[in-house]
Amino acid sequence: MIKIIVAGFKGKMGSTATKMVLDTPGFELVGVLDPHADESNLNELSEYTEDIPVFHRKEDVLAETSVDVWIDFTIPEVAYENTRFALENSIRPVVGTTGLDEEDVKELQRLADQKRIGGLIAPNFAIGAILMMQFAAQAAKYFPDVEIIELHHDNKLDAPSGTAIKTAEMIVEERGAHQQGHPDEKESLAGARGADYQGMKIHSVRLPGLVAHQQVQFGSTGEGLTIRHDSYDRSSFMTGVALACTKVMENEQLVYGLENLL
Ligand SMILES: NC(=O)C1=CN([C@@H]2O[C@H](COP(=O)(O)OP(=O)(O)OC[C@H]3O[C@@H](n4cnc5c(N)ncnc54)[C@H](OP(=O)(O)O)[C@@H]3O)[C@@H](O)[C@H]2O)C=CC1
Ligand SMILES: O=C(O)C1=N[C@H](C(=O)O)C[C@H](O)C1
Repeated sequence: MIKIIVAGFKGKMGSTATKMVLDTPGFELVGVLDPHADESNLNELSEYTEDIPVFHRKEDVLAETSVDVWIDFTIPEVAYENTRFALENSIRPVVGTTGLDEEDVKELQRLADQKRIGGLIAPNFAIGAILMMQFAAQAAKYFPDVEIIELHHDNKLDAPSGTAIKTAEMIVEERGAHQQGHPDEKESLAGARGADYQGMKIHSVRLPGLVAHQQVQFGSTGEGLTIRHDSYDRSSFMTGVALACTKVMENEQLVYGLENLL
């Protein structure tokens, strides 16, 4: 049995992950964490019958039980400290929380190397999103002019999305930095052209009704190519989360991107 804790269990992703862990043979949910939760047991919530402790401080996780995997769907401000804590205590992190910067990821990877603990930081767990990023990187070899439009629900805290940043990084690996648009273009309204990543523009849309969507739009002489992925439901991420919980048990590195475990 792989013993798992879910941090952020009351959130949209954390609650979906909690149910996935409870429903997956070979996984054992040994606790859930949220410092603001009123409950001390999961079964105090109407949607659960299982007797699972609710932790309010991450340190209590260690005192009460042994844990193999730490699933994290919290908020950008706490994900770094949570992941560090997991690694320091030989718990394998599976982090979906976005908003960690490049230096945070590198720092955590160094710590994982020292501790020889495997784990994953994945901006997106949906298999279709991984393919979208890989197809986009492939297309960028032939279509260097590209803009990313990511569209999310209006409760999202970070912009641009972790997926958009990862997509841009993968595109730049293929095509390098590249000036796009007119060299003398001017914004008459600040932000009109979006964020800039090595010459590539990233646009973030936030609207009620959306879940998680991204369009990678390429343009070239007389033709265009659009690669789009849509998560209509948060269940789209769960195959990837479940796979990661199993795979991190076998590796000794903290990898960035689910594609590294597929
Ligand atoms: N990698 C992927 O595939 C995906 C990643 N995400 C990312 O996952 C993260 C969560 O998204 P989502 O579920 O929509 O957000 P929610 O706001 O619904 O959930 C976040 C939860 O984290 C809780 N929380 C806050 N601080 C702590 C803490 N110190 N310890 C434990 N829990 C804490 C919050 O509780 P409270 O409200 O009580 O403060 C809240 O319940 C985001 O960063 C998002 O970008 C989302 C979808 C897919
Ligand atoms: O906040 C979300 O909802 C999502 N966040 C991740 C991101 O920032 O890329 C993954 C997915 O897009 C949903």
